[in-house]
Formats: sequence, C-alpha cells, structure tokens
Amino acid sequence: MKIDNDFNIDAIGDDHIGSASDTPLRKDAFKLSNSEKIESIKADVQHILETLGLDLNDDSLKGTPNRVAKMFVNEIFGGLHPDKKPSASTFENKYKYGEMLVEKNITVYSTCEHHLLPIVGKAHIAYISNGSVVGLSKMNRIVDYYAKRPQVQERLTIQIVKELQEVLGTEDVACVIDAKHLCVNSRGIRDVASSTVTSEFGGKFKTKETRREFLDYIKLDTEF
Ligand SMILES: Nc1nc2c(ncn2[C@@H]2O[C@H](COP(=O)(O)OP(=O)(O)OP(=O)(O)O)[C@@H](O)[C@H]2O)c(=O)[nH]1
Ligand SMILES: [Zn+2]
Repeated sequence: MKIDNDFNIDAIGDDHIGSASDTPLRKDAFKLSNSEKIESIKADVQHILETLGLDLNDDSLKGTPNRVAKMFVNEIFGGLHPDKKPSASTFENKYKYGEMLVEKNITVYSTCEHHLLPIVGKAHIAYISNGSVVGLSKMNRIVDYYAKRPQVQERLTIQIVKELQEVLGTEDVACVIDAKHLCVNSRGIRDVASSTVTSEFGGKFKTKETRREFLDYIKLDTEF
C-alpha cells in the first residue's frame, strides 16, 4: 500500500510511525479492514456503556455501540486511511493569474485527540500560483480529510499547508484556522467564549506584506 508523506514510516518508536507533524499511527494501523475495526470498536463501546451502568437492552441504546463504531471508522476518523485522501486535480495557470488566491471560511469539523470532543471552526487558505492552480473545492476537501482524524489544531494547520505545497509545487501556501474546542467550552474550564487561532505561513507568506494582505482578506470575523 502507498503510504503518503503524512503517514511517514520512519519509525520513532517501537509501535508507532511518523514524524512531528504526522498523525502518530501504529505500524499495524491498516492491518484490520474497516468492517473488522467496526466490530472491534462496537464491543469496546458496549463495554464502556455497560461499565457506566447503562442497560443496552433499552430500545434507544441498543444500537449505540454499532452507531458509534461506524461513526468513528467511516465518518469522524475516516481521514485516518490514506485511501480517503482526495485527489486534488491541478490545472495549468493559463490565465496567468499572478495574485494570491484565498479560499476562506472553509468549515472545519474535527475531533480533539485529548478528549475526543469536537473542534468546530473555520479554515482560511491562500496560495500564490507557481504555474498550476487547484480546483477550489479540493482545498475544502483537503481540510476535511485532515480534520477527520483525532487532531490538535496546530498539526491540522501544518498538514493542510504541507499537502497543498506538494499538490501545487510551491512553498507559497498559508493557512489560518479559528476554531472552538468543546473540551475547553463545554467541560473543564467551560469557557464558552474562547476560540483558538493557529497559522502556518510558507514561502512568500513569511514576508510581512504578503502575510498582511492574506490576513486583511480574511479579517477573522468568523461566526461559528
Ligand atoms: N495545544 C493544544 N492543546 C489542546 C488542543 N485541544 C485540546 N488541548 C488541550 O490539551 C490539554 C490536555 O490537558 P490535560 O491536563 O492532560 O487534560 P485535562 O485534565 O482534561 O485538562 P483541562 O481541559 O484543563 O481540564 C488541555 O489543556 C486542552 O485544552 C489543541 O488542539 N492544541
Ligand atoms: Zn480536548
């Protein structure tokens, strides 16, 4: 199986693979099929619910272990499998468009890897073409793919930029994410007002002027 660069197979430990900006995966991450994973997780969720004292014979609860297992494997953690990586078609920049392109307010639904609670927010992406352009929707798809993993916001931001740099063949890519972490908003410190902003600026976006232009376009006035 082809392992993408975000699933670097340089071992950094005995039982997992990856480098700092990679999602830490075990070496046997792809040993089980999706249906085998669902069966196994279903039993685990059942165990958790029963340990909490819930009666799984109840009509409303009896399907929950299966629902949660399917949701983990196929939906909220569906971006753990490299087969799910969107193919990002690029085109020649025939129009000779030389300015920055900004795709803003991309919806982010991810999951905090510390508490497995939702991260909800917006991503804003910019790039300057080096000869190719990418289909607009592919940027939204790339965000969604990396968001569908247990994440920390810093890693998600870097992974999006690295992927687009590779697709577009240029360093000139930037991403800002502004998101709410339910682990901060709904439990623990329970601060409903706060959100987290992360950014990654590559190539020309490291210069003050270009970075400023991008930040002016997005204005960070996002409502969730
Ligand atoms: N840097 C970073 N931290 C995160 C992210 N998501 C959640 N966290 C933090 O991860 C930390 C985990 O800290 P712990 O002390 O192990 O967990 P905890 O006891 O539940 O902490 P509290 O949330 O403060 O109750 C918390 O401070 C979270 O706010 C993220 O995307 N990036
Ligand atoms: Zn959390």
